[in-house]
Amino acid sequence: MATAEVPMIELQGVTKQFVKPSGEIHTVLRNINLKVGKGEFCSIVGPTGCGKSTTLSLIAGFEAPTVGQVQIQNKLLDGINSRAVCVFQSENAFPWKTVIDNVSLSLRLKGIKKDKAYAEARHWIEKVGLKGFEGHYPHQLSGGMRKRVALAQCLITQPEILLMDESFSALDVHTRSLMENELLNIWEETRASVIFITHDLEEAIALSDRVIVLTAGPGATIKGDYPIHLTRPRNVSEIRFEPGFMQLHEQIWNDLRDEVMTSYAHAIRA
Ligand SMILES: Nc1ncnc2c1ncn2[C@@H]1O[C@H](COP(=O)(O)OP(=O)(O)OP(=O)(O)O)[C@@H](O)[C@H]1O
Repeated sequence: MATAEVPMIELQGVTKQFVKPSGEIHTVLRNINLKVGKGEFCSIVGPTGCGKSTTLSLIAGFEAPTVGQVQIQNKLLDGINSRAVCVFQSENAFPWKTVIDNVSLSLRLKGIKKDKAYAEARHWIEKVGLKGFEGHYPHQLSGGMRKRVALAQCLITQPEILLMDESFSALDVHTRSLMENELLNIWEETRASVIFITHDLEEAIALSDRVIVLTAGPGATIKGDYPIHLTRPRNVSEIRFEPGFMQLHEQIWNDLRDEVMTSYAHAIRA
């Protein structure tokens, strides 16, 4: 992000500790300093268990830092972040409600009249490629379609911050690349700030403006912060064949591989 700009999200000296059932203190993140700009697409990668989801929970306000603070546009985050929504790996549609009722639910809960909420829901259902499925129930949809419902449920709230935790990892490879392209199209229009957690470095590079590499825990820190200057708009299936893509992949993987090996060594010692 440009230095003069007010960051949408800022982690200032954030350390996060949990108390284990044994009473021992487990430091997950140590002294994380991170700024994410308005409309920036930022991915976080790192070895399993290093603290990626914890970082997302801190930005969502589900957890508070043990040391340091999270700021949203220069304001201290204290409690749930009302400017953010989370898209998790699991789906959050109610099985007894149709697609349109699930997607319009958050507006209905805010007291918006059914006609207006339905009109808005139809707009987002079409945007995520589900036009014609408004009256279907979740069990009548494929996994990829349910993921689209989850995305529409989040987007209808027009969040300024979209927090995505391995959101596409359960999808087959074709559906996944369709969803990635649709996410990029929607992001180009809405310009939300996105924090995208993934285990897949190729996915991180294909989607993002920046890729952050976390070290192996405990006490994970930021090891690398890589700007991704690939052209936009992007097609995720094609961008992977650009020479710049391969160079970035090699560079970031060099950093990430060492951390994955460290994490693996910890795991087999434990
Ligand atoms: N509420 C909690 N209480 C205690 N420990 C926790 C809690 N949440 C997370 N942890 C621990 O913090 C560490 C980091 O977990 P986290 O889920 O953030 O990692 P991750 O990088 O997202 O993992 P993965 O890649 O496997 O999804 C783990 O050791 C986990 O057990």
